[in-house]
Amino acid sequence: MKINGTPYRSVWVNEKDGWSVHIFDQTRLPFSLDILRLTTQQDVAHAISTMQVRGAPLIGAVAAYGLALALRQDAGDTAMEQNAAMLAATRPTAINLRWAIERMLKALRPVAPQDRVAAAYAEAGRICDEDAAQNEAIGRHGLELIRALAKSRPAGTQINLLTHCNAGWIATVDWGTALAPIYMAHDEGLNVHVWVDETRPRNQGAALTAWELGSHGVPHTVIADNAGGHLMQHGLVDLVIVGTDRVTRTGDVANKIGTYLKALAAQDNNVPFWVALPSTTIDWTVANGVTEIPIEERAASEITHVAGRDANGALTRVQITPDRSPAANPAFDVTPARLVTGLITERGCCPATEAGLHTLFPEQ
Ligand SMILES: CSC[C@H]1O[C@H](OP(=O)(O)O)[C@H](O)[C@@H]1O
Repeated sequence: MKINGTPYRSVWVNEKDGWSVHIFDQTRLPFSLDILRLTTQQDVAHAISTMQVRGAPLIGAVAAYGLALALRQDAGDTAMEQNAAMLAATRPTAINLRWAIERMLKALRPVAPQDRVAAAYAEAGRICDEDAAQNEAIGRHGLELIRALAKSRPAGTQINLLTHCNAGWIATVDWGTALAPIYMAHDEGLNVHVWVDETRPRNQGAALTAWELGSHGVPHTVIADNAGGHLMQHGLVDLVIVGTDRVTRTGDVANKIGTYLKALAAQDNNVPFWVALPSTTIDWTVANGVTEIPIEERAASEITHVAGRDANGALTRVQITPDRSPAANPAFDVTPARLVTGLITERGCCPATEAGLHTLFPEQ
């Protein structure tokens, strides 16, 4: 997507040296657009675990380059397996991370060590190109849902969407998943407006989704996470579209904490609740998301403190809880398939069911 007219992806190989990897430091957005240069697998692991880079498809793509960086140091079998395991362990919930590492290993194990670095950069590049193309396709399929809503209303009526967390282009290699249909609807002139859940505790919605939509000129309003149900009760939400970090073969959806509550409110108010995902986010080995998907527990400090810009323009963190109050920080929850209207994938839309997924992915 474009930033001030310049096209960017969320990860790219440094064009000057041909091997280091560039990402945006998402912990400094929306107030500062900082490009980080990653030169080792440790840099990549740190960027993923501290969420300088985040978003299910993107952490997979960046981890793929992390393995390429590791191979520059040691392309032997033992080191490759150890570094792959280290990168895969940086975050537990998004299946894309494990998928990308397993895909890289499958491609690299048959390759002679002396040829592995070049092969790794090529495979990581393919992962990135495929993600961008899949997300653009998700955009086209999700656009049909928004077009259908627009046709069901008087011409020009505002279509109000709600999204949770950030599943935009900065959470993927390009285009995004939940936001891709919204960008396309806006670009073709549909009157869309987005309610943006702030998404405590790290505020990916307030900081990243609002930044993305504002940069693209998409009308939006940031709201407290707890406001969505009220807006739905008053008919102010026509459609919910969220991203996901892992979907089971039965359609259960792991996503940022708070998604489940939004899905409950949507069902109670008959608001369509759609989940956008590339097939790299489907975990075909898991049936019951609530009992089988590992939920990342992050630091209590993400609850007790909040990041932002102070009156002097400096980025800072302030404490918002008493010194001695404990905090718990599950970073994801699982929305059962029964609460999901449907899934938007690169191959089209389907019900959130095993049969629905198999109509689109019969090879699985
Ligand atoms: C397009 S996947 C985005 C997905 O990933 C986010 O998690 P995090 O910010 O912790 O990486 C969130 O669950 C989004 O829906």
